[in-house]
Amino acid sequence: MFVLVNLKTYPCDPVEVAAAVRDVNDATDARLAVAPQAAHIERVAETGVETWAQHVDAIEHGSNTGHALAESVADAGAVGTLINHSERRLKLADIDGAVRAAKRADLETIVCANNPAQIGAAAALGPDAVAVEPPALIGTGTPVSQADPDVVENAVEAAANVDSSVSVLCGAGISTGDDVVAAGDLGAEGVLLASGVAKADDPQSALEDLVEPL
Ligand SMILES: O=C(CO)COP(=O)(O)O
Repeated sequence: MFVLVNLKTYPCDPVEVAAAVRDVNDATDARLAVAPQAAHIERVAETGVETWAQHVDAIEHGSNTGHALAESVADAGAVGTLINHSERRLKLADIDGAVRAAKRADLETIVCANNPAQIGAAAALGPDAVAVEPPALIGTGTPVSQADPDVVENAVEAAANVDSSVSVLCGAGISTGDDVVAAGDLGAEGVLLASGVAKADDPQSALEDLVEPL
């Protein structure tokens, strides 16, 4: 399973969490990575952890004030990027452009979507993976894999109907190893999670618990 820890803009120490993700990754068969804010990518990547961006824009070098250029994110040390997270929604044309920009910079891509219908559309854009995250469950501690298993199964089916090479992840409310196992049982190849680690008093022990059954 792939476990991607999204730090959002939580007030955690990104380097401390990154070091914990790195250490737990080294002690498990699961693949762990972290997605810090853009301003923290370089410091996080220096820990040696697999580092992802939370967003890139559908732009090239040029006059794009305030945008996130895929090449700059990659230069800072990211190896992949989320696109269209529920908290950073894009228009369809911009999702398409962001996937192309990320590919141009050799970044792995996960396009997020709210529901299985959107997952099908996202898979058609040719990302490496898609992630279904029902917004109503994000940050609640109620895991999508247990509260709404149909949404995960239907997302897996929707992506497979469009392009069977696109992996499916799920996220929202995931905080325990049982939640991750349940996601895998529903056909997800990984999970996105945030508050369960970024808001934990002890992120390292939260991560250890999370990967323990994997
Ligand atoms: O949005 C998420 C990951 O990208 C999920 O957030 P929570 O794990 O806090 O529900």
